[in-house]
Amino acid sequence: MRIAISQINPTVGDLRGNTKLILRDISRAKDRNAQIIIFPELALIGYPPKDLLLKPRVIKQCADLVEHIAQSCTGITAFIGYPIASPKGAGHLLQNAVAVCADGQIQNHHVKTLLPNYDVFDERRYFEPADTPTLTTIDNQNLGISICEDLWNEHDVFERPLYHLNPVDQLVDFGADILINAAASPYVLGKHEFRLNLMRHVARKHHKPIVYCNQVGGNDELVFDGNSCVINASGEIIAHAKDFEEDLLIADLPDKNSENDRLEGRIEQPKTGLNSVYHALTLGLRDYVRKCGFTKIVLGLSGGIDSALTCAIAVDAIGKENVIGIGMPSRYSSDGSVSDAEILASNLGIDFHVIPIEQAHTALESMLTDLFKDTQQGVTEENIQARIRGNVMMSISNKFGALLVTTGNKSEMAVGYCTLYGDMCGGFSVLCDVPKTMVYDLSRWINDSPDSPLLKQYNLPVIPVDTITKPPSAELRPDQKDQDSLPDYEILDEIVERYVEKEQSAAHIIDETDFDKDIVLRMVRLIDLNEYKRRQAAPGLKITGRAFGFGRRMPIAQRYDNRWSVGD
Ligand SMILES: Nc1ncnc2c1ncn2[C@@H]1O[C@H](COP(=O)(O)OP(=O)(O)OC[C@H]2O[C@@H]([n+]3cccc(C(=O)O)c3)[C@H](O)[C@@H]2O)[C@@H](O)[C@H]1O
Ligand SMILES: Nc1ncnc2c1ncn2[C@@H]1O[C@H](COP(=O)(O)OP(=O)(O)OP(=O)(O)O)[C@@H](O)[C@H]1O
Ligand SMILES: NC(=O)CC[C@H](N)C(=O)O
Repeated sequence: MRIAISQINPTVGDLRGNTKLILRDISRAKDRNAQIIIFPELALIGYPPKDLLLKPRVIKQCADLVEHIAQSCTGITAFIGYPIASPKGAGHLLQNAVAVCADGQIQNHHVKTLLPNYDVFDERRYFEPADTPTLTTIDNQNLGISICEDLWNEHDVFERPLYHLNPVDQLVDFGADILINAAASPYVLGKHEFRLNLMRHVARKHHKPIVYCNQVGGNDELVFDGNSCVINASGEIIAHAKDFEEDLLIADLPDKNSENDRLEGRIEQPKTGLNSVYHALTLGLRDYVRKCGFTKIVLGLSGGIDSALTCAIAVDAIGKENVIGIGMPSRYSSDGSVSDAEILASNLGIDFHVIPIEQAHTALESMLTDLFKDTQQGVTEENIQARIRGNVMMSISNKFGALLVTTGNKSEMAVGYCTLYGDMCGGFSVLCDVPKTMVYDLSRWINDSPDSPLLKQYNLPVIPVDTITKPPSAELRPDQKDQDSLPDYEILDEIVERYVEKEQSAAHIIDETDFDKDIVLRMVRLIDLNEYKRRQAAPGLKITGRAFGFGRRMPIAQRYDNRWSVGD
């Protein structure tokens, strides 16, 4: 059986645009004589559609469009993901379905059984589960259709399986010859390796091939990596699509009675490690800019590493001619601040302007002199500079219609080492889920790795060496260094990983590491306290298992006492 896997990049809510992508690939698959074509989960509306699903007309519009698409399904069967009204008639609930379209019409539907409701997933807000998964028979082959999470309940693979049901086991019990999974599985560092192991395990367990079709592209905070593939009944990869771009993968699966289990397909190598993080960030930023209708990005270049890395990614994402860098030295800026920013801008070939902030700084200080006369100088005065820069940057964004990209990383967003309405100004954040230690690793990778697209394009290390080697500093007072206020980033990042990503308690972290107890307690306290800043921060890309944002919903006004279990 010849199968086409359509790894499209839908825009959430763009029903007409997504219909065009679906029709385009049906036509291409027909040209390649495919008998069936699979699309990702909820392909028609794009994943995750969130509360667009609650709009009264959306479900009817989706239904009409799938009927329209079905008219093109002659000589091919298409499996198209979209939301349907629940036939159970319970309240307003919907179902997450796949339509089987053949002979010019919708033949039947398959419905998702396991609805993820953890981390960034919120499917029980909208959907009712299927009672049982179902088969479709084509050319005497039973196709067992599952939808994304339906595949993710293998008791031998997960430490803590979440559900009692296993829809894939059920499909095999019902007589499935081929397992098909329509997915929208967002990128997390290392996740595709895990996915492949999961699928290979399931294929071997049942001795059935698996066809996996994943969405690709960035939608707000989430980046879908694609990486669609076909695994044969022995658990070998026999076809693998590209990652981080659209693809139409064609694979021939053996007839169920055939001895030959090694059939064709193109096999692309998935990117791993820093290479995959870099591509996730680039695609995520490019799609955010494109899908929101921007063409240009503006950002402040301080000569530091966060703005340098963000700028390099922006150039790869949308092209050097569309990125504007602004240097805004103050009386405390080091010489390197402007010169390192200049070198970066010239290496990348972007527009760079210098707007010193001294005049505004002096003016604001004198405006506040009377009111502040009996007070101590401190953070308030430091933050004024960051806020002037925020103002300048928003003015440039307004004037030229360029998206202001913020540069804060996960470590500083964790502990609130950033100024509200200052350097936090901006519409989208590239690094908010990238710990500072990984900011360094990615910058070195961009400069040195043979896989680095920017090294290939420019044939030189684009990020100035000085930017990577100088100690990090906010430069808001003379000789300020990040490490005056924070522990070394190796320590901070491990605390953040344990406390935020792994949900370890302060006591657990203190027990398992040799970190100073007071530092651990101070950092977890700062992480809790600074929820208010993160709630007002720009949205940004998720690359770890637990990002700040809608996958980690913490109260702001709360008094959970981390010292309690530590015994203080
Ligand atoms: N629970 C709550 N809900 C809502 N708002 C709350 C709040 N708690 C405080 N606030 C407000 O937040 C204000 C304090 O926050 P904010 O004004 O940001 O100021 P703050 O956090 O006190 O200071 C910013 C810190 O970040 C450092 N920084 C700034 C800029 C860049 C970098 C860098 O290296 O990248 C580092 C800077 O050196 C300083 O240590 C308070 O004045 C109060 O108005
Ligand atoms: N002198 C400056 N000129 C232009 N932009 C600046 C300047 N100082 C700060 N910014 C902007 O504010 C952001 C936060 O700056 P800051 O230097 O305080 O922190 P940082 O975390 O060390 O970042 P970076 O590593 O980019 O310097 C910078 O990334 C930059 O976008
Ligand atoms: N859309 C989904 O069901 C996604 C859930 C799944 N476990 C994943 O991330 O791959």
